[in-house]
Amino acid sequence: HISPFAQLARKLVSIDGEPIRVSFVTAAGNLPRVRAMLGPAAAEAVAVVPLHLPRVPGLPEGSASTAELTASGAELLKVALDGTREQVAALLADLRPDAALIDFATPWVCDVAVPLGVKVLHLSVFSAVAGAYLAVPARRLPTSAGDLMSAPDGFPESSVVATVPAYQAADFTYMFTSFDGQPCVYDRVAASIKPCDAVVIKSCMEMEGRYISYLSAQFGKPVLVTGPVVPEPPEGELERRWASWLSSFPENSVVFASFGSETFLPPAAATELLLGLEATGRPFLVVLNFPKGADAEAELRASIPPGLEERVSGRGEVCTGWVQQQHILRHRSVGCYLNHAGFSSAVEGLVAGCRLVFLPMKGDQYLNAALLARELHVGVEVVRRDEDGWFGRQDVSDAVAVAVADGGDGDARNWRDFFTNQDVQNKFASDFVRQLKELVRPA
Ligand SMILES: C[C@@H]1O[C@H](OP(=O)(O)OP(=O)(O)OC[C@H]2O[C@@H](n3ccc(=O)[nH]c3=O)[C@H](O)[C@@H]2O)[C@H](O)[C@H](O)[C@H]1O
Repeated sequence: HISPFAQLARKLVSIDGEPIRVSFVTAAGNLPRVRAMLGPAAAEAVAVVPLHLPRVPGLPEGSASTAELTASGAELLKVALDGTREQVAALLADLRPDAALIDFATPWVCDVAVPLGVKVLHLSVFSAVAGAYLAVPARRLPTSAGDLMSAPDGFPESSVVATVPAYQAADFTYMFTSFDGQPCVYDRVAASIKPCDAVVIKSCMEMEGRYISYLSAQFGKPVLVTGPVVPEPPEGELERRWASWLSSFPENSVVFASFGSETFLPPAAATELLLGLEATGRPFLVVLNFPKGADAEAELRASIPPGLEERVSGRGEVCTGWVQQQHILRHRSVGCYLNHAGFSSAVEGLVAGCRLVFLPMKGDQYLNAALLARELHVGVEVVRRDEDGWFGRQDVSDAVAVAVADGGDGDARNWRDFFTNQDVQNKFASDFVRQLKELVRPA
């Protein structure tokens, strides 16, 4: 969640006109990561303020982000954040900002900000369609997997996600599950939005207009849009290993597959993916990652089907760890990007000119994939079995074949032009700032 906040901070400090002062408040251990995401120019302009998390039994000392924690550790991190309330109150009293933009895990910021006259906005890190399906008041509790198969009351008619298959609904139950008596994610989101003055979404009416309007009606408050986050061209160069490997293939021939920062394929799914890519006959580069604490190299070996490496030697590579995703996507040999439908990854692939194939693995990714493939027509979903989400190698190779076929880019070209149009992006930024100013200092 750091990345969308850092992207918005960058946008706010780089806008022409009356300067906006931004303080980025986060757990102390995140400071290097936040500064890196802000980039050199914005890191100068934005004050990055550390919060000192209290000790919570079971939470490793120095923990700051879910990226380095197990699933239960991530729950404890929320408890630790709750313990920073006094620090946040003191900070707000000192800084007296016009507005505080908050994430879902700290709904109590409203309690301390409102008495100080500080407007509070909930910045959603999710797409509007995901928020609309899962997080609105009409999604009445208690919620079972069966309830979650259909959209909440009043949901935009004829939406492609009016219903979802059972395996997706089963995954959504996480949002409604309380761990150790702590509020569940839905409760925290609802508690965070309810007292806020507005919701902020990093999307736009052109892409998600009806979901944005539904969110606004459901919460009874304005939804401000920042515009979709479009990546800036990456700095530096692609490392030699991948640059020279990719350069050995014809233009647009390679399929690149990766699944963002926190999405892991179970071994059986990884096996089908790899066999499916083998069956495409194309060169491919796959990045597989594994949960914290796992022996990544051992897990990687276990995911690769016997004999595959010999059969695809020279044209198929499987690796683990962090890669220069944007550089790879922009390499002339890479023509197809199979991904988890994380919004940033999908937009990066689209802007780089890749055909997109979606293999979402959890939560919002399912809804993003449906929106991108079936409403915006910018990619193809891998066909899955409704009950358990199983997919086979043939489903993977079929999806790639459809995506790379002549005419398989659907409306991608139009959306790419829209995303990369600087005038459009500038207007999103200036409209957002204008609305923010109107909210904090009404005429
Ligand atoms: C709200 C959360 O967003 C998440 O996004 P996640 O980080 O997985 O993926 P992206 O939005 O694609 O973002 C990932 C970002 O990391 C970059 N990157 C990633 C891996 C790598 O090896 N190298 C890179 O440069 C990539 O270029 C992109 O900018 C998920 O949807 C999740 O379900 C949702 O809760």
